[in-house]
Amino acid sequence: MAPKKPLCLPALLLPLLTLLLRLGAGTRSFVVDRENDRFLLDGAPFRYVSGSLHYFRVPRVLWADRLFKMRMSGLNTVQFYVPWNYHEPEPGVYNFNGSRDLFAFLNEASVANLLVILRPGPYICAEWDMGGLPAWLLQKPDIHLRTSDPDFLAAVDSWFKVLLPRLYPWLYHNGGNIISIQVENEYGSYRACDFGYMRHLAGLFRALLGDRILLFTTDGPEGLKCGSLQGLYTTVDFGPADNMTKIFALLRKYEPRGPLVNSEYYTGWLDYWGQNHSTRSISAVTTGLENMLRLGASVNMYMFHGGTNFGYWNGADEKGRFLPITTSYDYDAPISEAGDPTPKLFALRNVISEFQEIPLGPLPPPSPKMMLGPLTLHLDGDLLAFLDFLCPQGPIRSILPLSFEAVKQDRGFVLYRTYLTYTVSEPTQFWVPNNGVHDRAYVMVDGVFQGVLERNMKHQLFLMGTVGAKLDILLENMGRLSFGSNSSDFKGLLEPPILGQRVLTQWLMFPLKVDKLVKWWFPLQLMKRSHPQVPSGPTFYSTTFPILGEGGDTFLFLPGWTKGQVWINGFNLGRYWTKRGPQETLYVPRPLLFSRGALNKITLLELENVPPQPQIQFLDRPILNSTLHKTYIYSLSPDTQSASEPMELSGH
Ligand SMILES: CCCCNC(=S)N1C[C@H](O)[C@@H](O)[C@@H](O)[C@H]1CO
Repeated sequence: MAPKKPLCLPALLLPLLTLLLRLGAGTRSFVVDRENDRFLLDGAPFRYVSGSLHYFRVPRVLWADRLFKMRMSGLNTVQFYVPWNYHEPEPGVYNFNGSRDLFAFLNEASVANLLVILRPGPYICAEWDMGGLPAWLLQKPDIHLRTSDPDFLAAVDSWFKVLLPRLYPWLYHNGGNIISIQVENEYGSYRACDFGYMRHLAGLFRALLGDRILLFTTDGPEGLKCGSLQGLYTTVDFGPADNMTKIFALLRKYEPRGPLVNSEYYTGWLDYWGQNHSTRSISAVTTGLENMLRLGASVNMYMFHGGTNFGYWNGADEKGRFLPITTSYDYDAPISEAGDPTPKLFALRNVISEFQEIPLGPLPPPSPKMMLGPLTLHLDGDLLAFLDFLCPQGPIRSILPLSFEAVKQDRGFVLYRTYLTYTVSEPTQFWVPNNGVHDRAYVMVDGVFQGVLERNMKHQLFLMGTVGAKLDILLENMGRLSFGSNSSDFKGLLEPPILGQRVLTQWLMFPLKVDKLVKWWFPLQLMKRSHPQVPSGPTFYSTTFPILGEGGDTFLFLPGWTKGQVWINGFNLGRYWTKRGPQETLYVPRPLLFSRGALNKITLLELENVPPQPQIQFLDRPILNSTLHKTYIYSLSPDTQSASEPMELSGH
């Protein structure tokens, strides 16, 4: 069914291509039958039972496995987003290679005999960094995201003129497997409510995809007013605890005829660092699905397989305070983060089997799991010792500190450095006005770790230092707001820090290329300049280890470590935050590891405190729901916006 790899076709060839594809594709069609409130596929009644799987959260080598399991669960369709920032890392630079090869994923879906519901945004939410929008948009600080702002629309048009023509051959009526395409994402939940923007997008999609593809919108019930648009099929999203009858009745005000559609039926939910692990009960999820299928609705289950926020790709929400999403996107989904069928999957499969034929045959068993360790890591050196490797082009100078966007660093870390021009001989208040640490700051004086400042959570430290002392602040971007943000989520030191009564000026900014350094196989410990006896603050640790047998999927456990980043064989596994929880292990897919005795390398960048024994283990099961070690409660004191020290309440 899948067409050959599509060429890069200028839109002027569209009519010719359409003719050729129509001749080749015969009478393939996917349409809304408003007379009978249903979809028609090639003229026959059709209801999709779909599941969400995000290719950008699963290593490419595992795509076929996950899609096969979805098909064997009884699904006939897979739904996924296309994150703009995953494919256009810099303006005009495009990446559709490796785990970013969207077209290879489309082909894998076709091989698995799954139709596709595609959601290219431009905004996708999805607990993904900046909701999929590229951070480089913020290099125009006053840009108005998700509106008719000409600067925003120019970037959107440029991106979609690259992406959408490549998708054209993959449309169902052209011989591909894409049956429908979503415009924007829950736009009705965004404050702007800019119909001009939505009309612009609808016009662009029509111009580049033709007039046959079904275009639709998705909104929560409260968002239908601003999120729906004439000419786009209106769908809703809601979870098992919501009132389906009431919501579908509301939907009927926008779509009086045609099939009822829930585009995001939540099978679980997302996790935030520092909050309890989210779950949704099997009984609630299966009851809701059964009731919808009985109504004849088409349903997409969000998520059917969640996967992982590798690297720095997690997004964040703002609920009174900044809440970064965890590395695991297990989502308590029917297929676990490690790709294993769960009891929830079998229960849903039983429900689906009551309404439509499901493939015969068993689901594959859970993948083999591996335990290993404990392994002792050795100290490579503190991060400052590698500054010339981490920032080979040298620092950017400015009187006041510059944001990540201003120094063109999208994610990860920037080091801010200044030198004291006066002596503070007593512990002196050090803070950043207007909650200006975005998002975490690791503070060193002359290389000695002083402590952490955290957005919304920890606003002050007390420092001492002599004139000329080096003040280093490592700023960590914990992921950009992906939902509901009423302003752009700039990162870095957004205000000049204050020490005592003085504003600190004359800053050096070092954008750090940590991933490049870690990928360098040359042993870091041979490169470091300083040999700190007791490492303090951001520090690299590593070791190598063989896997003697075949190995298997495994879960990296970091007992006693605090917070940091992990790489295995140069692959950025994501963030760990053992001290904050609820996630205490990181999923390690078997394909990342070398077996049969070949050496694997693991590198940690620990940002705070190393355990007395710098050891790690690989477990055969995940820990995603550790009761929170501490509930951090900071009260903002009214005078200086500074917070008191944390009251650490034992979570046990
Ligand atoms: C806590 C608010 C989170 C907002 N996101 C919501 S409601 N969701 C709808 C959104 O469309 C989807 O991308 C996901 O982000 C999903 C939650 O997993």
